[in-house]
Amino acid sequence: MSKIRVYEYAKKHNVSSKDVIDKLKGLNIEVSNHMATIEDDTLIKLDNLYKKNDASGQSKSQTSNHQQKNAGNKNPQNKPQQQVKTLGNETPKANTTIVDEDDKNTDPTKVKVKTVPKTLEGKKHDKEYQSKENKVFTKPNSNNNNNNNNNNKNRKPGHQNKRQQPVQQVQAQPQRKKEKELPTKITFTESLTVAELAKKLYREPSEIIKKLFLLGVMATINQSLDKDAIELIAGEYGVEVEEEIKIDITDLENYFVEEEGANLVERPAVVTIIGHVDHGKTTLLDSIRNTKVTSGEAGGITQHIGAYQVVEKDKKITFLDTPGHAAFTTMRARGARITDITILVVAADDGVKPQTVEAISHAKAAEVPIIVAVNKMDKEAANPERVMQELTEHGLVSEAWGGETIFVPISALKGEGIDTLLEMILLVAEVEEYKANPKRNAVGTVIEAQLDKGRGSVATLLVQNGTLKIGDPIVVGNTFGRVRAMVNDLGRRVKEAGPSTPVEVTGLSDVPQAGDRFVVLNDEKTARQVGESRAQQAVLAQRGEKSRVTLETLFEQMKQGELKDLNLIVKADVQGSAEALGASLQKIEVEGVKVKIIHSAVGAITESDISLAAASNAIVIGFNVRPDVNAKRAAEAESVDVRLHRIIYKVLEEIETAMKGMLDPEFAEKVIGQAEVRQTFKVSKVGTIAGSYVTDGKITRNSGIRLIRDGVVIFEGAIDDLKRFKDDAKEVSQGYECGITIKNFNDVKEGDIIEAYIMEEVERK
Ligand SMILES: Nc1nc2c(ncn2[C@@H]2O[C@H](COP(=O)(O)OP(=O)(O)OP(=O)(O)O)[C@@H](O)[C@H]2O)c(=O)[nH]1
Repeated sequence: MSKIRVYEYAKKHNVSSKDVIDKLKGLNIEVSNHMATIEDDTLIKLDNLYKKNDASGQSKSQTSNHQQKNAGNKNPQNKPQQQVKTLGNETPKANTTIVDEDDKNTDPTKVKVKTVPKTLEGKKHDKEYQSKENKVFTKPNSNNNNNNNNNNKNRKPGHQNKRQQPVQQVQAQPQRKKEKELPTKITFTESLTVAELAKKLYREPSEIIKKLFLLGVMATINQSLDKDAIELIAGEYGVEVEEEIKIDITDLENYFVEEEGANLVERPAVVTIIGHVDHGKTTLLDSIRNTKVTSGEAGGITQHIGAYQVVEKDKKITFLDTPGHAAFTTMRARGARITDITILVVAADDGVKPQTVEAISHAKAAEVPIIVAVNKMDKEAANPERVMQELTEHGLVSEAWGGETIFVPISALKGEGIDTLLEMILLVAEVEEYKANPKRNAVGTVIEAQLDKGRGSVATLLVQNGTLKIGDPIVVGNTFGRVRAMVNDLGRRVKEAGPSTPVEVTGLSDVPQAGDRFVVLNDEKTARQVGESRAQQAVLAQRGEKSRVTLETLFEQMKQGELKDLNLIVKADVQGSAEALGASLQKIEVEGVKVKIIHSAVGAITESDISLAAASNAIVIGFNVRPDVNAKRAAEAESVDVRLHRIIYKVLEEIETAMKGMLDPEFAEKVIGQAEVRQTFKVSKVGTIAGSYVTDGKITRNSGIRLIRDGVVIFEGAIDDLKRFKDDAKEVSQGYECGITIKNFNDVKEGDIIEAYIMEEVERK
């Protein structure tokens, strides 16, 4: 009667389904896929094949198992049918029948056929169902053994203990026929609910719940399953699982992926100059630029765009023209890693100063290699030895002294030592092998940006990977646009900018901030979408930072001197009440705070009232009017406090009380119901489930509970899980049964009383 399927067989023998299919082919038996069933005579042939292959003898025991199964199925006493009968309140339907066989039940007498009613209504049925479930769970091993002993003398002893093994399914042909074939593969992102997984597997959710239950996991239809659980269940069906990682397209970080491969080519090093005030950072930057840029690129008019490139020995080096480690650190704080090498300038006549030390710490934190430029060597007081000595204390030991830090003596003013410094930069670059892929869409960082009267938003971008082209749809920080024009550091218009190149671009819809990331996207529509959504997120985040005034926080803010005016928006049903209310509110006198009505009008509370309130940190008072749907939603999103009243003096009282700081809500306990524990079930991972009967009132999911035994409160806490059969229940009323698990408490006993209560806010007198 029951046939084993290819994948089940494969699983039993710990081989792949493909292997089994191949073997079957070898026996001249064509099967379509892993779901195909294996005929009895074929099974014996297969068993023989695997017996030969399997020296461990495991296959042997499997063989005998199959044989038992077949024998059992011929047995007129066979249990499955009996059990269908005992559960037979309903006629078994194909889609409501679960046929289970755990590993023990390679013995046919252990095969369970159970009908799970679609709607679990009716108390009588309930009990039966619950107790059956319980039986499955606590089915003792010994029982199992007895049956085994009857049928199976050569069964391996270790076999019975394979309880942890996934439960196998035996297919009861008549019931299974209607089921859709299993998919070969399912995909998911993050997680799936039981219902979603069931749908993907073309199976009933109850079947999935059942499987989880047998694996020791209590789940409801809407419960989310994590990757492990999904894989476990899919594995049960022999279905492959693939997790799809969802990428948030608005997170620009996701575009900054490091790549490997043939497209990577060498790119110029990006260098930042740091050091103490007046040690010569600007002079050095100018010196490098003047000696290298103008000489190399005749005719170019240097443009200060925040960064520039020089050529040394046919290789480019990019310098960030923003001296001072503050800029460097700001960028880093904004998550931008743009510097490859840092030049620490130390004046030879002045030595290590506080800002030198600070600069070292920043460079080290950024894990950027440091080259020390010992400047002002032309000065008489220059003492490079001292600089070297002092830097040793900060972990920068010169190569001359056996360390690893490159020291270059220079005079930025006289342009001496600049070539050596540049050579050293190239040397470090060579060792570090900075690479990028010029063939991809450009990504990078904003070096600086401003609003230009004639050109609009102007931003200097450092391309860090890819090539930026005119016309590229681009998202920059929280703004977006299309690259209209690009100008390089020599003031020349360019059409393209490759890796490590700084360019000034126009065409953005707004001015980004230094340190913002930019990414080029494939089309303008997406760029707009990402840009706008980022702008919106930024606005929300910014608003979130400023906490809103609510009546509860009012006093706190007043105490901290944060609030001088209490801004109110008054909406009322008629002009008269709006005016009267406004006038009365303004008369409230509380020290240190003044009521200010910023808007007063007739009509329902609208979305624009809420945005006004949000922008001016106001509380909205509705007098005989209510917020419309959009306003409600907006108020929630913006956390705007909306107070609705029908009596003027109540409004005044509330505002005054709040202003006086007495608006702590008062709560009182209210008992809402009682349940009697009639049966307890211990479930691993879940704890003890108290099978209870609600004797009075109701038990709600979020109520507090007291466990009373012989009139004594044993435990006080909260409900962890409230279930009506297998489903989560919000509340269960008098006269109904339910399963209750208590948070952090498992010592529930039959006869215990569970008292449920809620905390109710009470009106102040
Ligand atoms: N003699 C001599 N003076 C130099 C040298 N380098 C810079 N100076 C002078 O030192 C002073 C400060 O130089 P800057 O380049 O402005 O120093 P900085 O580190 O950029 O200073 P801040 O921008 O204030 O942080 C200026 O008067 C320079 O002319 C040098 O190599 N030799």
